[in-house]
Amino acid sequence: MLKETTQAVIEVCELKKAFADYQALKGISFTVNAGEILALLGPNGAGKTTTINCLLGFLQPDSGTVSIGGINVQHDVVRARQQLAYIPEQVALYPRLTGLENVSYMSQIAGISLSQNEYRALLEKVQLPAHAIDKAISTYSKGMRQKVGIAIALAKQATALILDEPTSGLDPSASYEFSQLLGQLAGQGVAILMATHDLFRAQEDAHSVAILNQGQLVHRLQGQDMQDVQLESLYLQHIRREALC
Ligand SMILES: Nc1ncnc2c1ncn2[C@@H]1O[C@H](COP(=O)(O)OP(=O)(O)OP(=O)(O)O)[C@@H](O)[C@H]1O
Repeated sequence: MLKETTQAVIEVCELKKAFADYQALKGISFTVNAGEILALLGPNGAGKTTTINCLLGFLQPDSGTVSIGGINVQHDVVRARQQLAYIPEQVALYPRLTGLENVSYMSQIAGISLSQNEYRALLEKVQLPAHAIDKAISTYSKGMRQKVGIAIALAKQATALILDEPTSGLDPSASYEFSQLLGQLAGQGVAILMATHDLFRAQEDAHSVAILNQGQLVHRLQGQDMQDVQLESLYLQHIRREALC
């Protein structure tokens, strides 16, 4: 269940972005509230990663605004990023360092200073197998690296979490475990934006859905409507309709 709150943490307003003469985003708007998991869906090239890159401050919008926790990313990218954790499809970690050393080092870079025991407790909380905590990341599976990414987000006490294709390449049980962790984070009030092609996990885990196609937000679904919908047929209906236009 989505926590009863309407506090927008991630805000995208009339966002436009072009690459040369190709309009990748044509003025999209949506918000993600505290405690909400929003699944950003859309076919290849729809503009999901471009949206995320604008939110992370890696790309400058041509017009419109993006903000995290009320901070306009273009105006103050450092403060905006302090509130944010990002888990890309391949979590970038130091392969020779252990899981524990990675969480500790990445947190320190973000200005967080916890004890080794506290970092260890975070890795235990995300259910990284105990035998792996002190092993090099190069020996980890993708699901284990994802868990380290979540532990870093917990250490940062991020209010917003952005994920790009988090479950791609995970086996069904790793995918389920990961979605449980996302549910726990949302339960603690974190606003979660997840770009994904995984319609099954979106249907199971998300409180709301935004479907992007060719740089436009073609459908937004939230609240009770989420429970009543068959997401795959809704998705296909929208994508096919756009293809025919
Ligand atoms: N740096 C770039 N230069 C030129 N075109 C780009 C650039 N980045 C993205 N694009 C184009 O913008 C459009 C949107 O790309 P984007 O990566 O945001 O899509 P996506 O929805 O994330 O797709 P996928 O599901 O394949 O990851 C695509 O047509 C892509 O080719």
